Amino acid sequence: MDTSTRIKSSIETIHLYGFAKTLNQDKCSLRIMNMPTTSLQLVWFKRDLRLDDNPALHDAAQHGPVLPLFVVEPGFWSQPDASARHWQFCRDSLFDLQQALAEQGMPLLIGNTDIEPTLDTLLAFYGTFTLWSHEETGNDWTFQRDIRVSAWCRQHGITWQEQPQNGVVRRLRNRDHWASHWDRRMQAETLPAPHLQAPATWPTLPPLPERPAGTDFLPLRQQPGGRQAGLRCLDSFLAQRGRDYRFAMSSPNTAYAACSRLSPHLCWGTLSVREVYQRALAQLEHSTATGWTRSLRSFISRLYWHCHFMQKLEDQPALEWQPIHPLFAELDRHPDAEILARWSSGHTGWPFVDACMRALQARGWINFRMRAMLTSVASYHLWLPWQDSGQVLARYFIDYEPGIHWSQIQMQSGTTGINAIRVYNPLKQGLDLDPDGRFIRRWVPELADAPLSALHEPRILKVDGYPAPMVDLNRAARSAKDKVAAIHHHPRFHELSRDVYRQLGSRKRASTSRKKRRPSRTGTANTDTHSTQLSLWD
Ligand SMILES: Cc1cc2nc3c(=O)[nH]c(=O)nc-3n(C[C@H](O)[C@H](O)[C@H](O)COP(=O)(O)OP(=O)(O)OC[C@H]3O[C@@H](n4cnc5c(N)ncnc54)[C@H](O)[C@@H]3O)c2cc1C
Repeated sequence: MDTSTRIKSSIETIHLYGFAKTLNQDKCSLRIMNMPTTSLQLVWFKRDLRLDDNPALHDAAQHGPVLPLFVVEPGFWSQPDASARHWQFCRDSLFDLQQALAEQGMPLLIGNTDIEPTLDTLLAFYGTFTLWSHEETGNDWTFQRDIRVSAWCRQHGITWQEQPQNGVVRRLRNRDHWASHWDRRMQAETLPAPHLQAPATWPTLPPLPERPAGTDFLPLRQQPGGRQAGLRCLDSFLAQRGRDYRFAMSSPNTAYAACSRLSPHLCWGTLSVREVYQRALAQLEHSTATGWTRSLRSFISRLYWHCHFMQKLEDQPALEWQPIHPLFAELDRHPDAEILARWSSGHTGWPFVDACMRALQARGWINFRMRAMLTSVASYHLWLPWQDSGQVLARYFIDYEPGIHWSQIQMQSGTTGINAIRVYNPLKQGLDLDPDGRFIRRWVPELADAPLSALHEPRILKVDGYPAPMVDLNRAARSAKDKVAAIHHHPRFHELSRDVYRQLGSRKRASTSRKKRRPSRTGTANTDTHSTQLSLWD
């Protein structure tokens, strides 16, 4: 809904309730509370753990008393891609949301079973309600669950209102006009936290659990969750940390501070993409320092990518397990538990790879370039199935976002058919990004006293307790490239690639201006080196 329609609909709602538009908020709330015919608006929070700029909550509040609900679904949390670090972030965010709601005298109902029994309980209690949520682009589990919820709603005569919450467009025909949809959504006004009215009564449900039922998750303190933490993160990035973002994002020595670190907040919706975009754009419009301008432009294009990649999963849910380009199903990558275990525990014998993996394990985050390198090593040099390595990384990343994750994993594993093949040489990456070996020594303590030259040349590195390289890098890379190239020479390769591009390929870069831009003819005209990379990638 655009802003004018939203305002119109809220005025209609007020008229429907028989209020004069000039009534102040408190009187208005009082009238809503006393209206016996107003039915309950059940707001099911999923990946939108905030009150501000939350279209589902905002619109629900226009229709009557609101009951906020979050369900800690055991089935979801026992999926192989779920982990304690995701739960910790989610739990922090729920506490924060609970507090924000409490300030308005509102509860946050927590369900600890699957959603359908929770809905059954609420239906028995209230007789009827309208269900509100955002449109979720999640993994296959949430996709199937939403299909079931939709059937449940039909069976019980319940209306389920799902609202978009980012740039992802549901039931999109093709990608041709997607960028202008994105611009429109991002440039619409953000919505204030609504004034909420609780129902007269609600059922007692258990408090927020220590851990989801059926899991053995232990608390793992890493990046804190919650909207307040998200706002602090955004403020510090825009005030200071982001100045050198464009140049400092590539090395793990600098990226932890220079990248925004907003990804888990966008993933759990403690901040909306639109509010982050608008804050960055406002800063860009007032910024004259060249460093800042370039950094902010790069950052804004990544917010566009966020939705661009999620849109791929929205349009092709099977990409979580099936190669995007069907011919890559023929590659003979096979599972190997021992190789996977050495890669995922940081014992490959390539110091820079091991340092990145161990840093990721400890912190729950690593920068884009290193994610790409870790994936490239697993998929090319170690020839592991991308589904296996992708699942390990999904559990390690606090910011695991299925749409971005699986699209990126496939891209870095060469299975999309529309992106240039990039086989990272981890020794060169180490030399370029950690020339003095600081990062390696920090995260691979066995190598603290090893000579610098050996840190970047594992063939001459001999340290007790540290393994020799798992394979010969050059030979493994060559073999992998040959196998991928053979698929590229298949007679149907280009025809099938065109289909992939039509459905999933990017047409245009992100707008960094409030003015409407004409779509570029080539769709890739961007001077930002990282964005140029994206034009290859997507
Ligand atoms: C193999 C692989 C897996 C990845 N898995 C995830 C994932 O599960 N969740 C996730 O959020 N990102 C993922 N990324 C993308 C990217 O690495 C992270 O978004 C980024 O590192 C998050 O840090 P930040 O918030 O500081 O990002 P910033 O650089 O500050 O960017 C701001 C925001 O833009 C978005 N963004 C940035 N880079 C990308 C990108 N390349 N593609 C799509 N969106 C982007 C993110 O939402 C990010 O929070 C993956 C990348 C690779 C190569």
